[in-house]
Amino acid sequence: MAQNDLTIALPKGKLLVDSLNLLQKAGLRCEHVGEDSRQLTFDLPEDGARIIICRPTDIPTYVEYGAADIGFVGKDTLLEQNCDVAELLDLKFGFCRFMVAMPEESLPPRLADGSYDLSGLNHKRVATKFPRVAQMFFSEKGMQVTPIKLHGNIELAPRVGLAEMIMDIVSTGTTLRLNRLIEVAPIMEATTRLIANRVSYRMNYERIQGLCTKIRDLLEDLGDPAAGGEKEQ
Ligand SMILES: Nc1ncnc2c1ncn2[C@@H]1O[C@H](COP(=O)(O)OP(=O)(O)OP(=O)(O)O)[C@@H](O)[C@H]1O
Ligand SMILES: O=P(O)(O)OC[C@H]1O[C@H](OP(=O)(O)OP(=O)(O)O)[C@H](O)[C@@H]1O
Repeated sequence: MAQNDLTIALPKGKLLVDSLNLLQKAGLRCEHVGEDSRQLTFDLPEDGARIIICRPTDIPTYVEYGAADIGFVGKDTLLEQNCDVAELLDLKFGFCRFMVAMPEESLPPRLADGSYDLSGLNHKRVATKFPRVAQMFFSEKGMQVTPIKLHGNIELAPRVGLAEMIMDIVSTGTTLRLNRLIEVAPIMEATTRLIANRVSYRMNYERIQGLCTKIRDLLEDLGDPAAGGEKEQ
């Protein structure tokens, strides 16, 4: 691998195929990447690049420390990890929403405007993969909750008495429905973002911004204009 080759961190799992498709459309010869799920690094010598495959939650860490120059990551993970990276583009795929949900048999009362009254949930336990985002959401409402950090199958927690509610991402709503949970508070939407190591972005500006521009043009062609350049998180 040459010294100024670009290292690109991609998340294994749900976002991998769309991330690879976008890179391929942007001209990278990465057809073979991800074929063997145990292989974690892929050199693309003709493109002066290397792709590394990471756990989705680890992407911001690889990028912050400069082990990768750029990375693809969900905004949900980016907010929770709170790493010092530059957010360059909203890639508009991997759409999901943060929300709070509770068992259908123990819903809070409704307010006059139809929304749920969350005030009775003060000091209750919230099971989540996103304790930081959960605390931010409730503290903005002047409330305190006890986050219980889990790593998956969050919807199970209120069903077995581990927590009164969950704070999680929802996409189709199928998992909530199957576990008889009802959304009581929407929080915010999240899509996949292109992020960069701050030093790499400065040192390798033309290369990274060139790729960014190509991807932004592709997204515009697909009818989804996304703003280029660094954004505040
Ligand atoms: N049901 C979903 N629909 C759409 N996008 C989703 C959905 N679930 C997760 N995502 C998006 O995909 C990203 C990766 O999710 P994925 O399920 O592949 O990994 P993960 O299990 O959350 O990660 P890790 O293994 O590091 O805990 C999430 O951070 C989110 O941005
Ligand atoms: O609204 P839906 O389309 O049903 O998707 C929502 C589910 O997807 C995510 O879980 P994931 O599949 O990543 O599994 P996990 O519980 O192991 O994190 C999320 O945590 C929900 O459980």
